[in-house]
Amino acid sequence: MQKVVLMGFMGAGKSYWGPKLAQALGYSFIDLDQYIVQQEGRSIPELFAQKGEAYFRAQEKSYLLDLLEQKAPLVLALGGGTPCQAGILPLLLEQKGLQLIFIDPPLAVLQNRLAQEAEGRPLLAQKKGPALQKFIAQYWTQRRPYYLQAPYRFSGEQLDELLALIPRPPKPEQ
Ligand SMILES: Nc1ncnc2c1ncn2[C@@H]1O[C@H](COP(=O)(O)OP(=O)(O)O)[C@@H](O)[C@H]1O
Ligand SMILES: O=C(O)C1=C[C@@H](OP(=O)(O)O)[C@@H](O)[C@H](O)C1
Ligand SMILES: [Mg+2]
Repeated sequence: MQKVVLMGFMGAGKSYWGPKLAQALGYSFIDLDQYIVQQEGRSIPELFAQKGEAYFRAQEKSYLLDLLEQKAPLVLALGGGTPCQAGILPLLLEQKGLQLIFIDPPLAVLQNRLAQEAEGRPLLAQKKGPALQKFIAQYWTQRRPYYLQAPYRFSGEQLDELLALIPRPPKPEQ
């Protein structure tokens, strides 16, 4: 397996688990959002505010395609909306040597986390309280059919559970 790609809703833990998984596997780690920020020289909220969501989505797709060309072993954390863009899921599902994992904590966990962290996420930034919770629940329901297409699902609880999803060659006998 040369690439492990993590997807799931905002707050699912893609950026949280990615580095831990990469370290355990001895792979490099790239967070697609951080990569976009580095390449574009602006934060995600700045990109949305100054260039618009359509620009962000175009760049997100283009940088993802570049990263999928890399040959070295890689753990890649997507943004929550990445696999919901036209044409991206089929690419991820078809690429040889790529393990696609859906991180799927309960909705209530996502709502709690995102209530604390709506600020850095432009889709949520202006919303608060019950309106925020309702928006998250609606968006989550809309996006779930995309995420459920991943061949593997991780509850988001234990590194061992995540590691068990990654096929690895057996250790040579001593
Ligand atoms: N299993 C977990 N245990 C504790 N905190 C977590 C866990 N998964 C994610 N978090 C925390 O939840 C927040 C959202 O996680 P993050 O990785 O940024 O989500 P994503 O990248 O999927 O949007 C972060 O503060 C992160 O540290
Ligand atoms: O769900 C989305 O559309 C987005 C999720 C964010 O990433 P996280 O899922 O890491 O928060 C980031 O890409 C951007 O704010 C848009
Ligand atoms: Mg993230």
